[in-house]
Amino acid sequence: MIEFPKPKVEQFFRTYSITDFALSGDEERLIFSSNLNGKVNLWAMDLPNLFPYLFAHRDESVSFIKFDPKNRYVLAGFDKDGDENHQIYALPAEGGLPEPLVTGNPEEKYYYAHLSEDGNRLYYMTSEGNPSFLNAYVKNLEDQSDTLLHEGSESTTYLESVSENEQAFVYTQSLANTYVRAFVKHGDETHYLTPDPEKVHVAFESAFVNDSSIYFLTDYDSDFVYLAHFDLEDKLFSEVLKIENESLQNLKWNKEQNMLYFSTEKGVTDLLYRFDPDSTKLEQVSTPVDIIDKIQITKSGNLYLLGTSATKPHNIFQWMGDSEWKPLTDNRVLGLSEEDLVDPEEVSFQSYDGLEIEALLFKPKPENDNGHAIFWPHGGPQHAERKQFRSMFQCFLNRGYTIFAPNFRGSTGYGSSFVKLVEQDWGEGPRLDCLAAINWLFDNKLADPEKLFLIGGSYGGYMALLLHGRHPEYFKAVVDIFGVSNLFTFVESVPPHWKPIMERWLGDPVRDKDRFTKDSPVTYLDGMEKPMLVIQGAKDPRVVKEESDQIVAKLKEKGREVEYLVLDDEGHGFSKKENEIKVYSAMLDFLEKHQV
Ligand SMILES: CC(=O)N[C@@H](C)C(=O)N[C@@H](C)C(=O)O
Repeated sequence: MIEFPKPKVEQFFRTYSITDFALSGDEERLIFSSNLNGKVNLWAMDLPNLFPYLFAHRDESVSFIKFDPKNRYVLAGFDKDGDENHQIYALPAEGGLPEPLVTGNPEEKYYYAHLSEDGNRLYYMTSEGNPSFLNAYVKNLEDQSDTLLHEGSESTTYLESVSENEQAFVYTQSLANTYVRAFVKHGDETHYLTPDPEKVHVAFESAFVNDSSIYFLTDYDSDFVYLAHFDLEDKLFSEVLKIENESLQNLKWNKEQNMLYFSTEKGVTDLLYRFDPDSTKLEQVSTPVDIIDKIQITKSGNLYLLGTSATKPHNIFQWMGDSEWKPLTDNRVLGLSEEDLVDPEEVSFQSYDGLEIEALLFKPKPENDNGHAIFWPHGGPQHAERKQFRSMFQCFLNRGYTIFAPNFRGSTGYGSSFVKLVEQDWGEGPRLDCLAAINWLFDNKLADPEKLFLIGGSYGGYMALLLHGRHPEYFKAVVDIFGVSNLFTFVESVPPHWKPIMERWLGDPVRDKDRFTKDSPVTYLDGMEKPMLVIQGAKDPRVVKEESDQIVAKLKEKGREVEYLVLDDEGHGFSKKENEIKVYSAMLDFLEKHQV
């Protein structure tokens, strides 16, 4: 019979992403954002028909999708080449070309916050006039007038939820990723949702169940995020539901069923629950994926979910009660089944100070194993490597590389005190966790000390640079994807709305000069003796191009072997298929070249 070759690299990259979705109120139309035609656009399906058609064409990343409750229009947010300056556009009900609705200076941001029940008033936040703290406005869509609702102060302020009568508003103020306080404004009155706003905690994802009753998520006086309640009439805060060692997220209220839905983050996976606040009955809902990105509950009580697993690319599923989850999309890896892909093992090891660290270990199939391993510190740093699909990982695995991804201190999913361990300590504790991880790999014969590569993106790129500079003996070659190279320049160049969190997150460049010097990769240029590939999006607003430019220039001055790949139309990630293919192919070639 006809013989076919082994899967080619191209097949792994011909997997498309689905980044967001929304269902119309009547559940007749599903719109989702995807790079199905190579760049991100909006696609739609008129259910139960599952063949997608192009709904809106803009070729740019999408920040939100929202249906008018009366199906007269659709709203969506787009940025430009990954610059994260999201602006709000409107589309006719039948789709077409997005028309600017809340846009202005291309350097400004306009974030969607809420749409009134009648679809006539749009609430949004903007950096215009208040770049660090943001202002909240309401736009009357009938006469297009804008009214200022709230001027952000003290720290970055987001409008989170609006009561049904549009008289009460919940805002969050971010002082750090681990310090977000929420307050409700009602007329002239303002009340924090938690008892002591000066205590470090997070409070977010609020939902009004009536005009004075607010459910929200918080870790106030707790290591994990739980469900809490604030009563606007008697100004009372109460704890409602805690789940041991799980942090709640994605809170949604379904008025018709009187039911709260949420997912929880537990280490490297997510779980889904529904909770009846009256009977306090909690029910776990099994899901077809390990990672839940978004849920939407419709008036009829049907549940829609966007999610992924290590061997399943992003797909959208429908759950109509007791029956099975029905996949609405069939996003796959070209010509490969789940069995051809690798599910990671969850392992743990003790770090230098006894702290338990969880990690994902991806082993290539024995017939593919090339004896080399890749060490992958994740980005964030207050994020985690979880069981999500990464075409890059599956491609490396198919080429025979083992991949090890530790959730070093500072990672999410293990409680708030673990997340805080990276604050004002970017380069010591997490770096020593990475070293402990590498030694554990060697001790357990999971990697060969002569055959280890180092790859990381963003904070992971920073860690790759730092490990390279300080411990070059461990690695054959290093790939840095938009990594921070110099903490002094990074702290000055982050987007204005990040400025309020920099002190707690990273520290102060004057007060902490010695630590910034010690923890900046540029301090260790002498050590960076192994071949390097540096990849950078020119429009990256988070880790700006100057971070990569300076390390590349300094290494070149020293005559080191550095390849530099700049993507002119990308930001902090690769949203365009051809760019993704270019980047991952360059990485594969680089690794192959340095195997010997
Ligand atoms: C403010 C914050 O935590 N931002 C992160 C999501 C982020 O983008 N961090 C960069 C540095 C990264 O590592 O991805």
